[in-house]
Amino acid sequence: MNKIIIGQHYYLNIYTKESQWDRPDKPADPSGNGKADGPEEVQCSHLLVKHSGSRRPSSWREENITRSKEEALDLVKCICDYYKNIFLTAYREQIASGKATFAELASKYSDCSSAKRGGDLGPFSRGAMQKPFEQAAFALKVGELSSPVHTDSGIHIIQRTA
Ligand SMILES: Cn1nc(-c2ccccc2)cc1C(=O)N[C@H](Cc1nc2ccccc2[nH]1)C(=O)O
Repeated sequence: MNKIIIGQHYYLNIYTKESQWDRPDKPADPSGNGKADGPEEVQCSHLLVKHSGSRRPSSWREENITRSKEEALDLVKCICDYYKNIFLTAYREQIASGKATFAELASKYSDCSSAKRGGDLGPFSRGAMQKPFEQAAFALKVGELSSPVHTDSGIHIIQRTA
């Protein structure tokens, strides 16, 4: 916990709203880049596999989802390996063909209604999604794929697209 010293000046970065006792060694960046808490907004696609314990164990693919959480995790890992394998081995062809493999997999296998958009959730800020999903999404670099992420909806693979 920083000590408060009465009468001592501190320095406030008016762009990132961060304060510090030591005199800054360079001018503040007006764009606010380099914020301690990362980007304001990200865009992600995701592939969701629901299970019997999901918040809404039903989807466009299956009216009544009965697979167990363990079966859902196995499925997510299998799709993840399949995607990474295709992505790594056919990387050059994919770039050349512009084929969006993740979007194709999400549109086939995701239990989220965003499947009809290849899993694209659009841009979102913090506070919009369930916490485990938000934390994983904001920790990704653009283009990066998450490990399996568990939320009340089921198990997700997330790809940050912007
Ligand atoms: C958050 N969200 N966006 C869409 C969406 C976005 C674009 C186009 C169509 C649907 C669907 C949803 C949604 O909550 N879907 C739920 C499943 C789900 N739960 C989520 C939790 C976190 C992030 C995405 C998630 N998707 C459902 O279909 O049962």
